[in-house]
Amino acid sequence: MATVPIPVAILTGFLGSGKTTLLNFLLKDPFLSDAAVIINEFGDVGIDHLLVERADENVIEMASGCLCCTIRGDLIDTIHDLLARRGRGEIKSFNRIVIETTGLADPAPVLHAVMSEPGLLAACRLEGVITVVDAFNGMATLDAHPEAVKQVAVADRIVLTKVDLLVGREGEDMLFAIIGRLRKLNPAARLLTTHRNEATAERLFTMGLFDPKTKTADVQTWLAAEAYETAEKRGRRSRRTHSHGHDHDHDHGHDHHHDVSRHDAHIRSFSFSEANAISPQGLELFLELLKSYHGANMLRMKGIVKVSDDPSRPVVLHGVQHVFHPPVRLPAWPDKDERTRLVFIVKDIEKPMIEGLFRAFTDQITGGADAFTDKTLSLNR
Ligand SMILES: Nc1nc2c(ncn2[C@@H]2O[C@H](COP(=O)(O)OP(=O)(O)OP(=O)(O)O)[C@@H](O)[C@H]2O)c(=O)[nH]1
Repeated sequence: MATVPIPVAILTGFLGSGKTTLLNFLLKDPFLSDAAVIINEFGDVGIDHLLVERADENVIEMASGCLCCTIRGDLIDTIHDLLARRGRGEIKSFNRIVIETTGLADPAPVLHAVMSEPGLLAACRLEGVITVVDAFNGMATLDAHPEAVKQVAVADRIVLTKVDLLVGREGEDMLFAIIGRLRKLNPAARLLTTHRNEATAERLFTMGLFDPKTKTADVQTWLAAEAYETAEKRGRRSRRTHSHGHDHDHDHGHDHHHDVSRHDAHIRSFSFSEANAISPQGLELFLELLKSYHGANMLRMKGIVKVSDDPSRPVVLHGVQHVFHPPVRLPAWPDKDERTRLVFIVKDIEKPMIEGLFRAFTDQITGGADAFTDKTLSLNR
């Protein structure tokens, strides 16, 4: 019997940004009534010493309904265990897993666990990343902590908390400044605030490739390629303005470049499209080169690719650093645009390098490889 993979969402955000507050709010929503929750935190103690002292303490909580349990072990063991107990009917069945990461965590290893652990691949698929940002302290946090920048860069959804603390003209300026900065770091992530309960479970958790309402691939929303294009244009305009001797990037009058820290300056986002198909071997090689040369600096990559062995059934790619979700073959192109579209958020990598690498393969139509068999592409069916 074919099993439907369970979507796994990662809730991340810096220490004290408001993850638990948001989670408590979200778990009251019937949309998440059948969610299992893994809370990976170190407790309400001081910041600096706790990671080392209590790094092996994982509190795992099934917060939906009445069940509550604490299990030791790493994330993979925990998910395996949850799935096994669900299979045996020992716990209330769940249709989604939400993992709240610790505030200091680099989210990449958590994503990798879900995306590449062989034992989990058949059972789970990464739904996406929700990153919580404190609107009041966010600027300072992003300035001081590269992990916080990375949390924003890998997000599919960004939730701004503590907007209620931003009052008056100064508060408004702070809000515009943080929004401008988040948009620059990650132009495609949908940005919601907890103010007036805007960040509902449904808005946050419908971020995967497949639209749960229509059950079809919602690639346009998922890729949000046009957001990258707009950001690129804005970046080019800004660089031109700077080269003419002005010292501000006036994006709606609020995006002042002195707000941007040295961490952000290394992060860029871009997209490109290509009408020619790539051969299966070419794609495989492109991904290998991408992983081995740029893996650590490729924060997030998504794409829909025309492959020459079956150009009418595109392949969906999804990567975080050097780890890629197994490619998924769609039954058909989800919209009229039948070109390869790739989007990237990277650190210290220039667009021409990646684009040139990809285009180097698009002329090679050799075909015949079985790199993307139905077995490896069956994940999201
Ligand atoms: N004013 C205000 N306070 C908030 C809001 N969201 C969270 N807080 C407060 O911020 C503090 C930290 O919130 P938590 O939800 O514990 O944050 P967290 O990200 O889970 O924190 P860690 O687990 O330590 O990483 C608490 O005192 C919350 O009450 C908000 O929107 N407005």
